[in-house]
Amino acid sequence: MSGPAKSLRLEKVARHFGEGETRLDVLAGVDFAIEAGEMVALVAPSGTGKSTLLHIAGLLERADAGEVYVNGEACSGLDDARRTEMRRQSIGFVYQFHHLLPEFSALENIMLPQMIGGLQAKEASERAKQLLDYMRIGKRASHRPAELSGGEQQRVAIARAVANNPYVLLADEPTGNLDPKTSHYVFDALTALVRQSGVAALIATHNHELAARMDRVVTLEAGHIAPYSFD
Ligand SMILES: Nc1ncnc2c1ncn2[C@@H]1O[C@H](COP(=O)(O)OP(=O)(O)OP(=O)(O)O)[C@@H](O)[C@H]1O
Repeated sequence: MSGPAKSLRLEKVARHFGEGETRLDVLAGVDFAIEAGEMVALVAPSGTGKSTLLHIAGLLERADAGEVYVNGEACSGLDDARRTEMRRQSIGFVYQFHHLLPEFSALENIMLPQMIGGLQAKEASERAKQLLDYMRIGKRASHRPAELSGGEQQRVAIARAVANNPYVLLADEPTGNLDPKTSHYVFDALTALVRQSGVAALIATHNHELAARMDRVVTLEAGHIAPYSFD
């Protein structure tokens, strides 16, 4: 079965930890899809399986059962090498802490994944510059992460995540480490990029205000995706 362009789809995805009395069914048959250009917030209490879901959707871990479709391609049957390739080409990640490489400039941090993907330095540099301008930090291109503010670091991390034009963007508390004002600024930049690139974005957050600004808000309940209620 194939999905629409630039989409993420999970079908009956299951994952458990432990056996017998200690068995924990963290994901118990998750059916869920995100379309191109759609931003979905995942708001759920600690320990309900957000990271497990993001790791499986991002092909970092395998599910026990079910299927993950990235841009319509079924990924469960792929070998590890192909999954790594898919991950590099088709999936972008943003974490709570930026994870930028400290010894490289902002520009180089965004160039690197593109060059690993086979692009020449000139093209990678042009795309990195465009993204930095788009994120309104073009003037910080030659600065290393330690010379940037938290909000600037996170904008570089977002630019890096979309540098390879991924189909899917997965973010785990992307603004969790920022003050409210910076958080809104970074979120605005993230939203603009999602809309512009048409990536399917799943963003785990505890921030209700930001969640409410996304297209849809879902939660995890007993191992299933359910609509989230703010009450
Ligand atoms: N490798 C593992 N072995 C055993 N149990 C695990 C493992 N990974 C996760 N778990 C358990 O699965 C449950 C879900 O974990 P997960 O990290 O996905 O939750 P989370 O919603 O992301 O939590 P948080 O918001 O605190 O990061 C937790 O009860 C956790 O202890």
